[in-house]
Amino acid sequence: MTTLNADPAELQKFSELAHRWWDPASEFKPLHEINPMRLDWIDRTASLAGKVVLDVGCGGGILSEGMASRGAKVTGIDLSEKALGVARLHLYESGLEVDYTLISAEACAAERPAQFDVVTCMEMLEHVPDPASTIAACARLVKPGGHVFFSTLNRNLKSYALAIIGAEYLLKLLPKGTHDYAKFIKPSELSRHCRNAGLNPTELIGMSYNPLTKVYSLGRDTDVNYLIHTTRN
Ligand SMILES: C[S@@+](CC[C@H](N)C(=O)[O-])C[C@H]1O[C@@H](n2cnc3c(N)ncnc32)[C@H](O)[C@@H]1O
Repeated sequence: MTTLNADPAELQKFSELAHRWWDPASEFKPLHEINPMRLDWIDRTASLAGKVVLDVGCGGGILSEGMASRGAKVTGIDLSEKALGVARLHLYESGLEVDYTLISAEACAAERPAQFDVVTCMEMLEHVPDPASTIAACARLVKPGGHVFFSTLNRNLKSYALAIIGAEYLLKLLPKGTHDYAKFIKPSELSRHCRNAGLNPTELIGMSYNPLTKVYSLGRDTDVNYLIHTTRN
């Protein structure tokens, strides 16, 4: 029997907050604020209209719904039943269609290998015990030539200072304990896991927050938050 690549404490954390997922002033404010930007980037890169897309670690469905609104046929998977419940309920409000399923990336890859044109796995790798296993599952899920996108947090003094001390303690953008520094992943490590899984990293892009203007932007600074686009061999 294989063990589930999940940390129950992490899932519990997201489940407890799940009812506030769609409140743009809640703990999920940063996800609401970065969503239009990351959605545009994914759409520009992978042309979402008509694509079959899997959103791994979809939570309450902020990105899943965004991709569905661009014309993609989206499946969202997560291991928090509560987050998926909120995601399903929100479809009544948005009128969009997304198939939400409680399953791990690894189990989904065993059931539906090479079935997706695009796989997204955003802000999730830093919450799992074995990110390489999640990355390998994403690689199995995507069709040859398809696109896989990841976003996560870099690991260095600056990311510790900004993502934990700054965001959780000083600016209070996120609840204390949201992130565990030891689970942050350097772009070089993420790229290596991707290549080992048969994914070619093609673009690495940074995402920064300006505390004065309170605006997020994409750019060259990958020191804290970053996104990576890969294609399947
Ligand atoms: C910060 S939220 C990101 C949600 C969404 N990807 C986004 O960017 O809008 C992290 C999500 O990962 C999920 N998660 C954590 N560990 C997981 C695992 N092992 N398998 C699937 N989902 C997991 C949590 O339940 C939560 O919904």
